[in-house]
Formats: sequence, structure tokens, C-alpha cells
Amino acid sequence: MTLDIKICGLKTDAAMAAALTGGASHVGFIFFAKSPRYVEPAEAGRLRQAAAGKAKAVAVTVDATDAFLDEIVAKMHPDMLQLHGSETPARVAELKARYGLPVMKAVSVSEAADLERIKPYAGIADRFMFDAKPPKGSELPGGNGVAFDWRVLAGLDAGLDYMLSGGLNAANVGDALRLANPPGLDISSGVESAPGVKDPALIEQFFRAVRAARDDRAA
Ligand SMILES: O=C(O)c1ccccc1N[C@@H]1O[C@H](COP(=O)(O)O)[C@@H](O)[C@H]1O
Repeated sequence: MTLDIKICGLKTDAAMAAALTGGASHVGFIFFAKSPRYVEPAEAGRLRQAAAGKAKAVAVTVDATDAFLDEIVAKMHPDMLQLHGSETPARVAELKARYGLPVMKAVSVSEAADLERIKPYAGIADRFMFDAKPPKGSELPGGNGVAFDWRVLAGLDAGLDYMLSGGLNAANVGDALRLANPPGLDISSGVESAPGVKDPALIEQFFRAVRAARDDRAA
């Protein structure tokens, strides 16, 4: 089975190069002003050029207005939108029609019952992202470096397309793969030396850990 890997919150050429060298299938840019990973749409448009033909460029937004999304799409040219706020199924459908882009809808999870929340998005969202609920007091809906109990994903329909996200790092990704066997992984804080500062060495280490875990499982 192929495993997609999204390195999210890229802001520098060095981090982009490390993500692509490692074999990222997706690279993500954060368009949420309160995030330490925020990047201007035009700068994301410049950075994403390195990924052309190698990885899909994902625009991460949180309940964004049409005007802001218009700017992002015009300047960054994303391959996919990640909606990480409380966008309704109707809003997801509207944005898919407006931009003609696939949409990944983020859903925050702490227990199995939370997975029921994907039902109204069936046939609308192209893919889901299961992320941990933000800790109390956090201003960020994602990118908090906290994990949820990945075992709750084990019972999902085998054909469901999603990315497991939240608190991943080189030390725990093997557990995530073993417990949930997800079709995709998404990581941000776990490859940073400080909030918003990607560390190319940690990115390389993460890919190495993924390969080692997959080799172990294949053996
Ligand atoms: O990363 C952010 O700052 C962010 C801001 C607003 C919405 C989503 C955000 N991040 C998403 O959350 C995942 C998980 O992050 P982490 O690995 O737990 O730090 C990240 O990959 C983004 O998809």
C-alpha cells in the first residue's frame, strides 16, 4: 500500500528541499494569521514551485473568506485545499465548485464517536484529516503537536482516504502506522526545532523512521 506523507507549515527553501528529498507526497502551507507557520500567499507560490511534478501543494485555511481564498488560489496555485476550521458540508461543496480543487476536510478527534462527524461530508470531501483536538487555551486549531489515541482509527472502512495528523514525530510514527495503518500521515511540529522553525535534519529523521517502521512491518 502506498503511504502519502505531508510535511506541513513550510516557510523556507531548505525545509522544502528536505521534504522533497525525503519523498513527501504533499507539502503544506499555513494561511492562518495566528500561526507561527503563517506564510504570505505569494511567498508560498514561490516556494511551491520546487514541488512541481514531485509533491502536491496544499493550502491550509481555517474558515477563510472567499476573498482570502481567491488570493491564495491566484498567488499560490494549490493542488488541494485543506479546510481546518468549522466549514460545513455545504461550504466544502461550495469551495470545491468555486475553485475546482480537491478538498481535504480536517476533523478533530479524541474518541471513536468523533469519527461520526465525517458522515455529512461523505461524497463531498475528497479526503479527511484526523487531527487531535487543540489543548485548552490554544489559539491554533492544528499544529499543536498533540496526538490522540490512534487506535480509534483502526475500525474505519479500509477504503476511506485520510491522513493521520497531530503530534507525530520520528519516535512515535512507528506506533501510528502499527495501530492505525493509515493511508497518509501529516506532520508539522514534530519536525521543528522551535514553533514555526522547520529543521531539515528532523525532516530527514522522520522519513528514515517511516521507512524503518514500514520495513519492519514488511519483514
Ligand atoms: O500548523 C499550524 O499552525 C496550523 C494552523 C491552523 C490550522 C492547521 C494547522 N496545522 C495542521 O495541523 C497538523 C498537525 O500539526 P502537528 O504535527 O501536531 O504540529 C499540521 O500538519 C497541519 O495540517
